[in-house]
Amino acid sequence: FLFGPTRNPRSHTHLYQTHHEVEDYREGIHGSRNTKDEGVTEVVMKFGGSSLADATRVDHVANLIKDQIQEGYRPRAVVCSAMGKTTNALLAAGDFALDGKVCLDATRELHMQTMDEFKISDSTREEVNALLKECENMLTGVSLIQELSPKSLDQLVSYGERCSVRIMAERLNQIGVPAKAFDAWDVGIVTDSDFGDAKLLPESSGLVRRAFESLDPNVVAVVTGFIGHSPEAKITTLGRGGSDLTATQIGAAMDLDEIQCWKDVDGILSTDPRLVKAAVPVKHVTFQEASELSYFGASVLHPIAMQPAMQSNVPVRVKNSYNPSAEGTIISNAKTATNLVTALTFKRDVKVLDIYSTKMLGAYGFLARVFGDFEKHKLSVDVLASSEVSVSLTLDKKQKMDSIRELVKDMSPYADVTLTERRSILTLIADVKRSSEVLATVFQVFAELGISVKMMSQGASKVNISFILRDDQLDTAVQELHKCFFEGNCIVNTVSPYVEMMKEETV
Ligand SMILES: Nc1ncnc2c1ncn2[C@@H]1O[C@H](COP(=O)(O)OP(=O)(O)O)[C@@H](O)[C@H]1O
Ligand SMILES: N[C@@H](CC(=O)OP(=O)(O)O)C(=O)O
Repeated sequence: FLFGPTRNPRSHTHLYQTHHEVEDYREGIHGSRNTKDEGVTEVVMKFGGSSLADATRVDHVANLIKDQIQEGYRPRAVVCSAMGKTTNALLAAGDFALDGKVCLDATRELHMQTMDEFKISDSTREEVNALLKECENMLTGVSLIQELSPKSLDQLVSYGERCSVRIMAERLNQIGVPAKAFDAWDVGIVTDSDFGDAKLLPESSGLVRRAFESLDPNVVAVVTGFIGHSPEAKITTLGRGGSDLTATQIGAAMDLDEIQCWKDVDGILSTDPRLVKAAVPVKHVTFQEASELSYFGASVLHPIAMQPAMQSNVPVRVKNSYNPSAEGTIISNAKTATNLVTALTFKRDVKVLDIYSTKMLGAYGFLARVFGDFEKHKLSVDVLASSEVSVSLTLDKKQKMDSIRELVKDMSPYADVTLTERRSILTLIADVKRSSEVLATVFQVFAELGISVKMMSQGASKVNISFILRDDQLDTAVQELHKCFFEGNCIVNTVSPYVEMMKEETV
């Protein structure tokens, strides 16, 4: 009973439910993969702040890593985010410093308590103390010069991850797992200089590979997520939630067998569990579906994180560190889902711009001018629908209002523009080949609820259908559609085969 590259059957009993699935997985994903060491599954494991809330959780994660090793996995890297809500606390400390108050108490206390609990060695304690002291000095500097640039902000938040990896590496060593802490730049993570939202440079892949070649594969490299170095060796961050991207970059660069992102939920769920308690885990999604889910609002994964994994075809598994025996979600190139809808996602508080051409421009001349102006103001669009003489599009809350005003001014010689606020994007991740079935249900539900759709769009990716609604109607729309597509309890009579199937199963 041999499973893939791992010879320990126990290791996969909770990962794959059936033999058939194992075969799919091997054929679809591992078929052409070179296994580096017969009998070992090489992985990168990523743990977010939700998995590292306090000493108890750090200890739990360290033991989970040890268990995984005993089950036949070899974690070449463990990528850690900052503990708990440390990144938010550091951002708040930065704001306080601008108001003249320097306070790092909550962050210091969390790390001190954790180190006390583990009776951390003097050398690690000194290292973490030195980092926290440096952070505090920085806050004093901010309070004095009353300035906190995006560059300084990235350095400020970096202390969270730099502290957490040192504590995690020591805890692993204490429980008998050889480990060493690394700052991301020491294992080749280099980015551009777009502070706050830096992009990985293509040379990162080669640098990561080379860095790991010189490391002992039996010593776990505990690496800071989220942060990197710009070409001038300044600290950058990859955007909120960026540790997922660090993990996929490492896994892809080293062509590992699997990238594991450990969270506080049983995988990618059918929708945000904070809005729908009945949200259920989705067993499998494609890279493209996972990317669209994140772009359109699901905070479970960083929007760009799928790119390295997709390019290298390394599967990503989303698992629950609070419930490791749950199967989780596998993200790969292989499409196996049969549900009409894979998941529902949403983005609140978006603006809609309706742009009508006032000049006799051909469609291409009009669109070229519109997009030229968006580029000029660095405004990024989410959803778009157009005709020969008009285009409607959405801008999320990250887009700056000043830039939007300037854009509207620049367009005034050739277009009338209306701006509507307080709208939401509701996106269905679904196979658009079956869009008639999906749309039939959606529009019946919306008609029943009195919800009017301001705009809709079917993405070129062929996996998403988006609707623009009023903000105040979003929650009900998501809850009712979830009932139809996942709970077999729709407020309208639908022709959905999925609902029919659910009914039959209940009988
Ligand atoms: N479709 C979804 N599936 C799973 N989780 C989701 C989804 N949409 C939103 N979430 C939220 O994402 C959270 C996990 O992401 P995050 O807090 O960033 O994890 P971590 O810090 O461990 O990386 C969950 O606790 C859940 O509330
Ligand atoms: N600590 C960073 C990076 C990160 O990825 O965090 P998490 O994995 O907890 O979402 C943040 O809070 O954005």
